[in-house]
Amino acid sequence: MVSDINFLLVGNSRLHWAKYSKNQSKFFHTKKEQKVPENIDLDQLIWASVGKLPIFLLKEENEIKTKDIQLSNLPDYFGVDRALACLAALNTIENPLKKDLLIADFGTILSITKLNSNGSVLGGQLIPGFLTQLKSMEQYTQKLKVPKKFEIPSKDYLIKTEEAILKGVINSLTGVIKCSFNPLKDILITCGGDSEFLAKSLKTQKGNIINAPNLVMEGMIIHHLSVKKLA
Ligand SMILES: Nc1ncnc2c1ncn2[C@@H]1O[C@H](COP(=O)(O)OP(=O)(O)OP(=O)(O)O)[C@@H](O)[C@H]1O
Ligand SMILES: CC(C)(CO)[C@@H](O)C(=O)NCCC(=O)O
Repeated sequence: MVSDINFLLVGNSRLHWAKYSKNQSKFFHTKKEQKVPENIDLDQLIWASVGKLPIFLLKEENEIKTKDIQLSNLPDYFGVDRALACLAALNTIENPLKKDLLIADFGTILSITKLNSNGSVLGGQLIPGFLTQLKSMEQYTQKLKVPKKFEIPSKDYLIKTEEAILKGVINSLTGVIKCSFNPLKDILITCGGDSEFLAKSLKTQKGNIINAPNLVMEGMIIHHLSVKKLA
């Protein structure tokens, strides 16, 4: 039996951790500069990365790479986070009508990845994420600043600059989902750092939406356990 395994996904902005023990998983997140959390044995840590590696040393032999993930039509250059999210969705989402799975990972980048019910990757779209959009508006203009509070205005047209920025960015993220998601053909699964925050705005859209904030980490666990079983 496999027990007490720790997992790390190095994201673009943050570190995402999972502690797996006795069929139960706990998830938490830390900043890149933070030191290794307590009770994590780096020699045993299973990890994957899409971002700049942290300062502590990760063992090469414990890395999960995109090419290790058994899905058809998955290019090696796809981010391992996208591959793991696909694997988790395929293995955990009930799909009796054999719909396509549309995964929206609201992270530093909003990655949209679609796969069919046989696990064949169909492709996707990549969009700057919530904070990335806000920061770039500040960086490339004289007068726009990242808002201090993230309260989403209910009105469509806003007078205050901060509110207009927030509404525009939220609409760009929910709008791209609206363009891609056909509830008759797809199951939409949302994950990533902003998925819970955006869930309210997405709920007004028709169709069943499943929020699984830690989908990528679930994929790491599923992959690791299946490899162990085969060994
Ligand atoms: N405590 C937090 N610190 C930083 N970002 C947070 C926090 N909580 C939620 N977020 C949101 O998470 C988003 C980034 O998502 P996430 O942390 O999943 O990114 P990442 O995994 O580093 O990025 P990617 O998945 O694109 O590699 C930001 O847009 C931010 O609004
Ligand atoms: C798209 C991101 C940044 C999302 O985290 C990551 O999956 C990545 O760096 N991907 C590589 C390119 C690709 O997936 O096509």
